[in-house]
Amino acid sequence: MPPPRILIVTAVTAERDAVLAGLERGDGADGVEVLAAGVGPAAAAAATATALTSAASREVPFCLVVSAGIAGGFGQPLGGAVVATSIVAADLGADTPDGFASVADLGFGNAEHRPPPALVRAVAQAADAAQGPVLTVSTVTGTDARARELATRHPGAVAEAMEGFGVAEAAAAHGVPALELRTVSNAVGPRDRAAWRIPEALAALGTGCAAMLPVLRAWEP
Ligand SMILES: O=C(O)c1cccc(C(=O)CC[C@H]2O[C@@H](n3cnc4c(=O)[nH]cnc43)[C@H](O)[C@@H]2O)c1
Repeated sequence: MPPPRILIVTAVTAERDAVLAGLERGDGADGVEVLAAGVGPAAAAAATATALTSAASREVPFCLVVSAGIAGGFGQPLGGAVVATSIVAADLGADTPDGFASVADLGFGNAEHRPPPALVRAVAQAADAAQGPVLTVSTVTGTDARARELATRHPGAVAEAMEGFGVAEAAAAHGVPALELRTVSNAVGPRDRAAWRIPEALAALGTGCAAMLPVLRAWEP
């Protein structure tokens, strides 16, 4: 039987190359496609949906989709890994005098996707990753006030990034489970681009994906 096919979606080519390099150092990338979809949830959703549709039409469907890349961490060490217990659309909704109302609060649909909990636990153990909600935002947080607002609204959040919810929406539309694995390049908070540790986070991303892959290959939904 051919190995289950897995789609890994990154935002930029540096992340894709880091994932591929990590997989090559590990068990190899057999049955895995790694895509650089662009930055933000819209680009991520469009590219993921296109890849899923194309694979299904060629009768080589994907059984699992992973949003992978670097991220801002909430209280996480730089270079550390996180796995999403929920993939949350953190700024999709409406501002109101009583605070933010999510699309779910507004009755317009889903504001989060929950990956299979047992798979999340197994991946977190294999990749030595923290677990918790990972927020998808369209604007990188740049102030303490915004960081506190997000952390208060999403207790236990471990990271914010810009693509997970788009990837998960596309996967859900195809009935395919989605995961999010991130490595921390910076702290969520006051903007300090000089403090971002992108090379370290990219190296950790490759290592994390290599550690995750055997778990995904062994997973039976
Ligand atoms: O420095 C900037 O002004 C800036 C504006 C938009 C995007 C960026 C990125 O470099 C983000 C690229 C990529 O990395 C993920 N990421 C990393 N850290 C964070 C964060 O603290 N908050 C949100 N996203 C983050 C994200 O998924 C992007 O794909 C820089």
